[in-house]
Amino acid sequence: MSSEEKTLTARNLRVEFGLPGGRVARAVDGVDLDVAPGEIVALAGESGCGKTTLARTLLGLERATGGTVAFDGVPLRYSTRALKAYRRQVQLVLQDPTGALNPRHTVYDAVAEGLRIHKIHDDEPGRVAEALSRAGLRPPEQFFLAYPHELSGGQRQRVVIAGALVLQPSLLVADEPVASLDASVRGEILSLLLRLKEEQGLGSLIITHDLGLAWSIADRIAIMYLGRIVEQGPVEQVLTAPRHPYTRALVSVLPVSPAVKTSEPIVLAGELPDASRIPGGCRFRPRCQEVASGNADAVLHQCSGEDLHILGPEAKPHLVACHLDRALHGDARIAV
Ligand SMILES: Nc1ncnc2c1ncn2[C@@H]1O[C@H](COP(=O)(O)OP(=O)(O)OP(=O)(O)O)[C@@H](O)[C@H]1O
Repeated sequence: MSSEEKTLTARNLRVEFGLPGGRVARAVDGVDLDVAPGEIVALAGESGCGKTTLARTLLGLERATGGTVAFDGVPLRYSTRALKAYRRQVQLVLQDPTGALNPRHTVYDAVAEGLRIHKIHDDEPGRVAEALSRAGLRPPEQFFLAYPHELSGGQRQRVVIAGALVLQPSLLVADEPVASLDASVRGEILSLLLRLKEEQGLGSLIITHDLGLAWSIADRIAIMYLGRIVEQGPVEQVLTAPRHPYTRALVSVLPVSPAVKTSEPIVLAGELPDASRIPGGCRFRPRCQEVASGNADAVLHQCSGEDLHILGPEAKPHLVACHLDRALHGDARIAV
């Protein structure tokens, strides 16, 4: 299989929103990302950093202002027909299963909806049963006539996942897939996503602000800050030896940190700036603990004057967009 086959790719992706008064919010501001079949990539970062806008753009729900989204090597086209065909391959799983399910539709109808939209009429009951079964609702026929309110939160999320699986997609894009669930069922849904990957080669992009979740499920992680990915690589590498000051701060406040604790929790100064007021130079500089402590003095002129470079999409290396890190390590890439 070539590296492009069934891979979702973003290259120099940009999404801007016009705001009143002529200002422009640069919600996604130069992102390269790949999600290949059979891998789980976590996209993490604090609220407002652009995760949802990036995911919506990857699904064709939002139009890119610049750059490209491609699947299987083919750039995304936005005609209704092209998008419909694309969404058979790349399916969205939303955060809140209660909102995603129509309370008046049975489980059978909820799962069959995708088949009907795509005019797949052969063996509808068999396909619905198989999707429910793959999503862990067994025996599937027992769930056919149930309504969402008769199910637990975890079962409802499984119905939503079955609704995605029924079209036999290559990839799922899941926006905070367990955020609305009780802690007790989160693990079950994450295990389901892992099983779908391991047994059926289904890839996923999982959007989360929860690094613990990323740790337990993802192969790779991309850390996003103010519209751009600032660090990415194998999840174990990034979370046990974070190199970008922003990632180090996020990891330092995890209740159970995968990293060897070498410092006190790092509290970042200030709030995430508005996407319409992205600071010049390194966009993280105003909050950077290395700048504040004077550790970055030798590269401060770069931090103040040079934008972060866009990290490449390579799957293997651990990549970091930080002038100080580059000065210390010589390159953004560390082979792993
Ligand atoms: N339709 C829009 N119009 C104007 N600005 C927008 C729009 N959508 C998003 N933004 C801005 O783009 C930035 C990124 O928003 P986005 O929702 O993608 O972040 P997020 O990381 O997904 O946050 P959350 O985790 O809270 O959903 C924010 O500054 C937001 O205000």
